[in-house]
Amino acid sequence: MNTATTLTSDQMRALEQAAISSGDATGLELMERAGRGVVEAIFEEWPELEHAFAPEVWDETHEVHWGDLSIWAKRAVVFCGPGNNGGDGFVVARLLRELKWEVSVFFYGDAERLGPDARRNYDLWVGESRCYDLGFPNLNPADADEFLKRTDSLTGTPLIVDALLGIGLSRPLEAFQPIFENIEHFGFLRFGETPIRAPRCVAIDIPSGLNSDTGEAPICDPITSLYFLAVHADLTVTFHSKKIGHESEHAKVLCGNIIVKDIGL
Ligand SMILES: NC(=O)C1=CN([C@@H]2O[C@H](COP(=O)(O)OP(=O)(O)OC[C@H]3O[C@@H](n4cnc5c(N)ncnc54)[C@H](O)[C@@H]3O)[C@@H](O)[C@H]2O)[C@H](O)CC1
Ligand SMILES: [K+]
Repeated sequence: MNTATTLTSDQMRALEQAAISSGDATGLELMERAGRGVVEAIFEEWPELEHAFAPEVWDETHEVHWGDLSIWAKRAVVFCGPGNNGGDGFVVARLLRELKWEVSVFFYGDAERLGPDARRNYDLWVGESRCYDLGFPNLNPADADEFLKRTDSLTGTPLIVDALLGIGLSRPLEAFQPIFENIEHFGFLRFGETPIRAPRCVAIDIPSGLNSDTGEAPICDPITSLYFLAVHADLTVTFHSKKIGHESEHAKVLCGNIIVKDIGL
């Protein structure tokens, strides 16, 4: 793992390609390692989540322990996008499912156009669990009520995983503003005037909407509740080395804590 320097997205892709071409690893192995690294980092950052209630226990009690926001059900919402960042998200969803978490996956993409690694992980997910369709490329949540139910309910869902876009972001995510606003307001419980960030948002590789080469994210129209047209994460888990975009002024607002995970490159 090279934590000293920061890489461009092209340099990162070249490293991944070299590892795959040399036979050191397959793309699928790299994706699995990335997903495992994200789950490891989640429990390193928030050890209390390992002791959250099983969802059925939570539902029976369903008292919101306002005094202790660390008591939550093992519930996660994962947003998966159209590329390999989304593929990482399907790995994370599957690993949390294996740990008996209740995971809701919202997919922004076309399964028929996924690369082989992401498609394999998409298939492993839908083989046993539902995947809610957000509509692609224009957002039109086919399961809109499901989406609102899972993203509006503040109690019991401690974890949001942003696997929409990684180093492949190539243009601003205008269509996503309503989703980002939902993630942002989803994340706050209000105690009087004190907004307390309740669920934790973890971005895979880089917060979606933040450009990994320029470190820029578009600034929203001032009347919206969002400042940047990007996911506002509490934790970002990136791989092998930080990218240039992790060190910018916008990144300081959007990334939260940054953990670098080795994927054997
Ligand atoms: N085996 C591997 O390659 C590994 C990759 N890792 C993860 O992969 C991503 C990079 O994946 P890539 O497919 O190149 O890019 P993205 O997933 O970030 O997205 C590309 C996808 O999205 C479309 N797109 C770009 N901008 C927009 C936009 N504004 N609106 C809509 N759609 C957009 C674009 O056309 C592509 O289809 C990397 O970040 C890692 O998370 C693993 O970590 C290691 C193994
Ligand atoms: K992301």
